[in-house]
Amino acid sequence: MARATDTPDTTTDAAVLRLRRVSHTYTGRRRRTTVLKDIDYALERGTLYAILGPSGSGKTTLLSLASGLDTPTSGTVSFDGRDLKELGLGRYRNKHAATVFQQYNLLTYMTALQNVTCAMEITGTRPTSGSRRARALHLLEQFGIDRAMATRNVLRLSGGQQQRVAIVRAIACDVDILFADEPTGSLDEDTAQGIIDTFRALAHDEGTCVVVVTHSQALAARSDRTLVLRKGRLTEQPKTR
Ligand SMILES: Nc1ncnc2c1ncn2[C@@H]1O[C@H](COP(=O)(O)OP(=O)(O)OP(=O)(O)O)[C@@H](O)[C@H]1O
Repeated sequence: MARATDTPDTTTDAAVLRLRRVSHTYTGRRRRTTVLKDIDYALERGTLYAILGPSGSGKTTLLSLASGLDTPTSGTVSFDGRDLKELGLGRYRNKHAATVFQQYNLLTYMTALQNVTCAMEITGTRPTSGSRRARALHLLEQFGIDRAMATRNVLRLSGGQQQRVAIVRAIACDVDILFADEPTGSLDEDTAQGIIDTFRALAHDEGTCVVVVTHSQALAARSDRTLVLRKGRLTEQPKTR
């Protein structure tokens, strides 16, 4: 079973991503800030994780290391038993992981539809039936982005609509792990619940490992496992239900 403790971790077959003794320090001109300290954790397939923690506790930093955007100052991150550095960060990001960024990071010279189909092409995602375009339009529609909005430049959509496009872009891709940094921040309660339902279905029906950074207790309550980052350490919060 995956654990978040200071003791050595144990390998499990279900582990898709493993962090071993991961520490991370930002070095500025005047001082060094150690944000993560000796984190050992194994993330499993088919599981929805919520990561909670006070502002500035290092949640986004942890996500950037786990999603292959950055490498830890010390320790290793491995996907299916292979160190990301050996696998190649670009290859890992393109083929195995999708990320919903806090600032959306949509390609601003494209339409919503192009953002989604472009990500599907990069990850080599082929729908079981129909074209990528048809699949993308269908998913966008499910998240309230109709054809007129889907074919409009993304900068001409509202913040909440852009956030939904960013979510669709990630869920449209056939990947092993989906990371999402505050994915429901700009959304109303009903839409946020719909996103959580989608994440749960991805984990439970498709076997994806879904990792969501959030300040939302409602989202955390519906996750399978809740992790808390505080003072550089990651601990698992027992489920009360
Ligand atoms: N590139 C950087 N250089 C220096 N310090 C950084 C850098 N990125 C983040 N930090 C610092 O690292 C700490 C953790 O930041 P991080 O963004 O990971 O926290 P967070 O838990 O995601 O915060 P929030 O909930 O507010 O989004 C903060 O003190 C932040 O100022």
